[in-house]
Amino acid sequence: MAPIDVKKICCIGAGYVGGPTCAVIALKCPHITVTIVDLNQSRIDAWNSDDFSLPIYEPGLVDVVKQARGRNLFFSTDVDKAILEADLIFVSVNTPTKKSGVGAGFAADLNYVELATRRIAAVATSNKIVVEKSTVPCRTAESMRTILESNSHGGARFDILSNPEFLAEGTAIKDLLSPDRVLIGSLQTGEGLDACQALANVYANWVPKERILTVGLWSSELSKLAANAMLAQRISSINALSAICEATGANIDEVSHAVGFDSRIGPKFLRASVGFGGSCFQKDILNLVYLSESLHLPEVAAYWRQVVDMNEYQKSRFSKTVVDTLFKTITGKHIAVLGFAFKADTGDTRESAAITLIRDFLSERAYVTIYDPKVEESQIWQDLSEACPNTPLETIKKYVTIVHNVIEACKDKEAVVIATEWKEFLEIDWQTVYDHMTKPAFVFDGRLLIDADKLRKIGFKVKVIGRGDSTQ
Ligand SMILES: NC(=O)C1=CN([C@@H]2O[C@H](COP(=O)(O)OP(=O)(O)OC[C@H]3O[C@@H](n4cnc5c(N)ncnc54)[C@H](O)[C@@H]3O)[C@@H](O)[C@H]2O)C=CC1
Ligand SMILES: O=C(O)[C@H]1O[C@H](OP(=O)(O)OP(=O)(O)OC[C@H]2O[C@@H](n3ccc(=O)[nH]c3=O)[C@H](O)[C@@H]2O)[C@H](O)[C@@H](O)[C@@H]1O
Repeated sequence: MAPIDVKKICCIGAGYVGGPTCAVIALKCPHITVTIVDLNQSRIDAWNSDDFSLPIYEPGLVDVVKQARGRNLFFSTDVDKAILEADLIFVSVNTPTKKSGVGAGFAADLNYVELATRRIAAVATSNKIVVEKSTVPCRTAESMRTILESNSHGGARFDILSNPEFLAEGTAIKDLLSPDRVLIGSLQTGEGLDACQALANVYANWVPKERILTVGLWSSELSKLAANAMLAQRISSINALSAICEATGANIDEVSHAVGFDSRIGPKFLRASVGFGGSCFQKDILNLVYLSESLHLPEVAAYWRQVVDMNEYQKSRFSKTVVDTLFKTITGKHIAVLGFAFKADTGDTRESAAITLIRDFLSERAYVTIYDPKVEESQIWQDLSEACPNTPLETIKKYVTIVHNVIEACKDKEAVVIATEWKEFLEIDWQTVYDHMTKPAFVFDGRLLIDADKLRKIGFKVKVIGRGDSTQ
């Protein structure tokens, strides 16, 4: 049998991954009809909105959707119809960390993957290639196959592929248009390899063939967890070194530069920070920890666990620096927090370090004023409510103010904390900020963004992560 020629694609899950990924497939493959479906009506309405106020912010995404929507790209809540018509179905639903039951706090919650898989089994009447796009534990494809085969009807055959996504938020469109690699895992059977080739042919419309890697199913699933674990490990390593820099007077920028110059190490992903955030690093490492423990490999589990522990340490170390520097108390003091998203160029706040910092400041009964260029106010209130479960929102609102620009955020504050590396923070008029702050005026840079010497000359007391300089 030859690989099928994919003509219709359905993507279940119109989130940060399903939306941009399948929009780019539609853009690059005008001969394929791509329908992205979701149960969430308001999300689909936003994808279909006349003014392109899409549910997620990604540079370049609106242009892609403008070109393809209505041509061969469609967004819908009619999940069954899209499944029925498709030759190939991406499962791109959320896989959060389990909150209760076996593996709570570590294992991935596969409920959404299972429900989507059961829906495919219930609806499909013809052969389908089912592609795991969500990040899942190793051997999830086996469970999907069992569900599909036990519930199939009308003689439909299912081939399961793993095709994990490596895009980063903020650069999703760039990453999708020019990926380092596309990874496709399949069973090494005739049918499995044909299905793999069918998907490879879709990507080959714009991705050079040598960047399309084909491997076994389990290797593909594990490679995704491994890539995220190793990326996060680099950040925890550099953040661990930033603590040594602060204690010794070494400069983390210089250390990163010197270390990264070694071609075996490389310069990327060595930027010290207030801690990594985002929906995936912590979740995927905890998933790997759980997998290792389930496989009776406690030393392996402990090794990866430490990457998350170091990240928690980095956040609490930063909060403590703020308290200690502000004369060991921030009770009743006013602090501006610049940035709430987990990184620049996204409105996503999942696991953002800013949330932990603000929670810590509120526990000391400080007043916090937040400015972020992209995060919605409602999202900030929701995140702070979840972070402080024992504090009613009305109480949180007495201590927290959300404003719309940097100057307003910093006015009459004792301290400014930089939590996200938004480009516009590079352009801040620090003299004006200083003139309007309570003195002594402190700046705490958790993102290596500011010119500390320049700010000190203005009169600020400055603390930068990974720099040993005093506040003088
Ligand atoms: N956010 C990111 O940058 C990346 C995420 N991933 C992985 O991709 C997967 C998806 O992540 P996101 O897109 O960020 O999640 P998300 O939460 O933004 O989107 C998931 C969507 O799936 C929908 N959904 C859930 N169950 C459904 C069902 N049965 N039928 C129809 N729709 C359903 C939800 O309503 C939601 O809109 C996760 O496994 C994540 O680990 C992988 C690479 C990057
Ligand atoms: O599986 C996923 O969800 C994705 O997770 C990350 O992407 P993302 O979380 O969107 O963004 P990153 O650029 O990796 O940043 C993650 C966090 O690390 C922080 N970071 C990053 C790099 C660095 O040098 N230092 C640092 O503190 C960022 O500020 C951010 O809080 C990976 O980079 C993607 O390859 C992967 O597909």
